[in-house]
Amino acid sequence: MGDFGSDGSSSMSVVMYPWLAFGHMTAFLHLSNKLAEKGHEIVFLLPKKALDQVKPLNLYPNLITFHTISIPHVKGLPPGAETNSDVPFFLTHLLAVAMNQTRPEEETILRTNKPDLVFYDSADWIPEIARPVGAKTVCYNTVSAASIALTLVPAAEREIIDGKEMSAEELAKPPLGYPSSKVVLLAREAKTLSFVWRRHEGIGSFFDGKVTAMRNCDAIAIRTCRETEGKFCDYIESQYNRPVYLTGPVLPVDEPNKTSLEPRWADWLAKFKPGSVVFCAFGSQPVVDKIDQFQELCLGLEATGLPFLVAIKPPSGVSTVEEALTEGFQERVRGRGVVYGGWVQQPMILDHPSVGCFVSHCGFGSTWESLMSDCQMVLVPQHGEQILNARLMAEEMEVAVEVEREENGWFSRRSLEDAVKSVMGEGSEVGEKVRKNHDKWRCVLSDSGFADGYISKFEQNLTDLVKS
Ligand SMILES: O=c1ccn([C@@H]2O[C@H](COP(=O)(O)OP(=O)(O)O[C@H]3OC[C@@H](O)[C@H](O)[C@H]3O)[C@@H](O)[C@H]2O)c(=O)[nH]1
Ligand SMILES: [O-]c1cc(O)cc2[o+]c(-c3ccc(O)cc3)c(O[C@@H]3O[C@H](CO)[C@@H](O)[C@H](O)[C@H]3O)cc12
Repeated sequence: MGDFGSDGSSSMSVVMYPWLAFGHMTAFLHLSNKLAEKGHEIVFLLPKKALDQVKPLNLYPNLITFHTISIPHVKGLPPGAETNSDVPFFLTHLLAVAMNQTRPEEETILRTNKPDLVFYDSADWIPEIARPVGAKTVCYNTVSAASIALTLVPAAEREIIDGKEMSAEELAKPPLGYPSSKVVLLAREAKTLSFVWRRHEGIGSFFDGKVTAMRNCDAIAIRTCRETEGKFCDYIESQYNRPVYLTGPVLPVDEPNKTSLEPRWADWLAKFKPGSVVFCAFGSQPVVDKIDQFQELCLGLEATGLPFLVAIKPPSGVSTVEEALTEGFQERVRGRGVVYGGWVQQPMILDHPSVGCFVSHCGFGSTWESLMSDCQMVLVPQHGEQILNARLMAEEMEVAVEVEREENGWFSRRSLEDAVKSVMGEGSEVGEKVRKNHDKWRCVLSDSGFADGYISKFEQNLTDLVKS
């Protein structure tokens, strides 16, 4: 068991193995930084391909060591696929199969390192291999407590008859005792949840995996805070009868010697008035897969008349974002609008004085980053979990505006234009309301001591767990 307690040192040794998606790896690494700041040692497991992108986020290279894992090829996956970004959504279960095949390598790592704690979210077999080496396990959830409470608790179990798809109404039904009437899905939105209970050969369903992961761990951890999601956390605790530890937002702090924003974006943004640019980003995975919706998004931003920067993966069927743009678009917006298919430094862009509005897909990482920023927020969630994050921000906290959708679930360029104008337009009542509420929340969340208080309590929880 590391040197925890044995020589009076309170340093813990931790192994982290997050789900193979950048949103998850990034969130696990931010938490690793917080634990390393307190002197704990972390071995961080990740696929080779992710290393270059994740490495710069390591603020404690002396305490956080990366260990690359070979992700085997599984029939049906694109050649060389190692992360969720390489895999279309409907093949995600095959990436989970590939991750399961890394179990022997993990076993060797745990036997060699003998950690005090192992953090994981997806690899539900971690408790089975951690227990024999005396390690305690923490199932760390980087998504909202609301999205777990709605679908991934024992009470949300559904009976699937002969593999028949459930109706949208059935999918939308919250489990007994679910604590909110606002953070819910409409029937048509709940269709995106059908993957949760769908069974796949060899690995069962996403629901089975998550419930096993949370049932078998020693403690459940969630990247959230009581102030925003207390009632959902209490519900999860009562469902699993496991302690639920909260880490708070876990965002990277500004380091005095941090790298600066790439000059291409810093120079471009500097051309515009303070608070005038609309920044739009949709996370690390290709989420807008329909080319028409991709085009509506770009055309809607054009129609606002405001300067804009979009960082987004290309939709299905094309390999670059440029190919997906409508004819004449680039010429019309030249000088005030950019659509970029690569990786940008999102937190730094949100921090830039010229940026005044963030159009987001509501990934939970982006949700925290936008709450901490002083940008107005427009929400364009793409699937179940992101829609719930959007409801939390728009309906419960009233800090953002969600784009309106038609009956078929699609948004139009007009509805996006309206949503952006409603938060950016001078004298807009809605804009004033969300700005005021957002300011209040930002004050609470960014108060010195708020995030640190969560991390200190979390560290104490871990210490007690390891000693127990
Ligand atoms: O170009 C980019 C894109 C993204 N990012 C960063 O990457 C992270 C993306 O994480 P998000 O959680 O917002 O979104 P992702 O879509 O990547 O995550 C995934 O896991 C978390 C879930 O809540 C999301 O629904 C799921 O899609 C953010 O920290 C963001 O700042 C960049 O720095 N640059
Ligand atoms: O779409 C989702 C709807 C919902 O109600 C809950 C979740 O939960 C999670 C989740 C992820 C990690 C955890 O530790 C707990 C819960 C979801 O994860 C996303 O699933 C996608 C499909 O497998 C995957 O592509 C993405 O990387 C995950 O973030 C989704 C929902």
